[in-house]
Amino acid sequence: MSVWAVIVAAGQGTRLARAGLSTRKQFIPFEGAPLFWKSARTLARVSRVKGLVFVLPEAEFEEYAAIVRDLASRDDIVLPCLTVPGGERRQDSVLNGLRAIAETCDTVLVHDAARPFAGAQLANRLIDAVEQGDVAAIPAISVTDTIKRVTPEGLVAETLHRAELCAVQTPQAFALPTLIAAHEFCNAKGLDVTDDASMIEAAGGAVRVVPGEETNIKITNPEDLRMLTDNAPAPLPCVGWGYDVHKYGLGRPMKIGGVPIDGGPQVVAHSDGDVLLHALTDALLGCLGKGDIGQHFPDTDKAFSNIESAVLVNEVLTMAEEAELELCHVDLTVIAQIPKLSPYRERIRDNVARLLRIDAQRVNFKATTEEGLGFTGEKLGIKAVACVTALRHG
Ligand SMILES: Nc1ccn([C@@H]2O[C@H](COP(=O)(O)OP(=O)(O)OP(=O)(O)O)[C@@H](O)[C@H]2O)c(=O)n1
Ligand SMILES: C[C@](O)(CO)[C@H](O)COP(=O)(O)O
Repeated sequence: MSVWAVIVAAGQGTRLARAGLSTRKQFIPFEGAPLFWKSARTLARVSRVKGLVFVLPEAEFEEYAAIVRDLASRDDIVLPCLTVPGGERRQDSVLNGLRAIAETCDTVLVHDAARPFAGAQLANRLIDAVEQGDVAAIPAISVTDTIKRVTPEGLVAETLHRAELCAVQTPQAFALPTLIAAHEFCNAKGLDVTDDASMIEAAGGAVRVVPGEETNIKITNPEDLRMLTDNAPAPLPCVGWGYDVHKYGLGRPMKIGGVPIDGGPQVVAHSDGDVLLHALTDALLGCLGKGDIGQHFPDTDKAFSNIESAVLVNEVLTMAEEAELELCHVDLTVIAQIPKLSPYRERIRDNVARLLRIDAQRVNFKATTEEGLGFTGEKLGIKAVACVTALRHG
């Protein structure tokens, strides 16, 4: 069995356009990409899906095809991704997608780009049904309203028997040759349908129904847009840890957290030697997953000779902003036998908070000795550790 998925994204979104939305709904930004891409990410995770076809608006086809190529490479999607132009009606768009893979596979999932929340498990249930011999399988959920057939004059013609009714969704899975034949049959008869299973029904085939997902709504009307914000992913909590050491010796006047320490020993350094801001910079880079201070600001580069460490912190903060990292809390410790840092505690905390542009309540500063042990105990140098907690929104 070889399965591909066709994602139809060539609609006009007229119902939302009427309500004032200027972007077609399938291209609204969502989780850092156009909305249709959410379905691509989900279907690419289904191991039995071997390729994706995107059906895109004909008028701007080249532009959207380039976007698909770009997103696929950015997300490292290794599946083949084909792009084809859509047609006038949904069924025309689907058929264009099916024809593009007619020679490539035997089973297809047809999915609306306007249903971004369909899950990978649902796709698997549908593929299972076709694997077990059904020519068509669709997801459905029970209807909770009473459904009536109404005449053009606005009178009830009939109340339908609710226990027999269900609302159907996509993806819908099919034996590909059967679906193409059903499309051709319906087109020859001039039938307009709203889903692909209807084609199989019209051509006399059986359609298996599997449980759908309540959350798998189709973004259709303005109220549905709220689902996009309600379903925004929770930010990712992360922790970064940093550590730095400087030797005492002829070099730079001591600064801790950007605060000059009067009468403190000088430190040997390429930069200004602010051990605390270096540990902090490494902790920020840790949250970002972007290596360490030496990679970004090498001590062999003249540009960083005697550079103020606050500048380095600021550069990493810019990277943090780009990655939508929200700082939560910073815990800092300096380990040194000399100098005594308690008189500077508040100034250091306040200056670090200022540099990080966060409230001073979210910064904690501590200083300790190592009881005369080791290189700090022997007053040969100083070390600092920093722990940053943050939320990644990007
Ligand atoms: N000619 C068309 C019409 C629809 N679709 C796609 O089919 C799915 C379901 O259609 P619908 O929700 O009706 O989207 P639109 O047709 O864009 O919406 P509207 O009816 O409000 O214009 C959507 O992903 C839509 O992009 C398509 O590819 N080609
Ligand atoms: C295919 C579908 O999503 C199943 O519910 C639906 O029929 C699409 O209908 P639309 O008129 O294109 O919105």
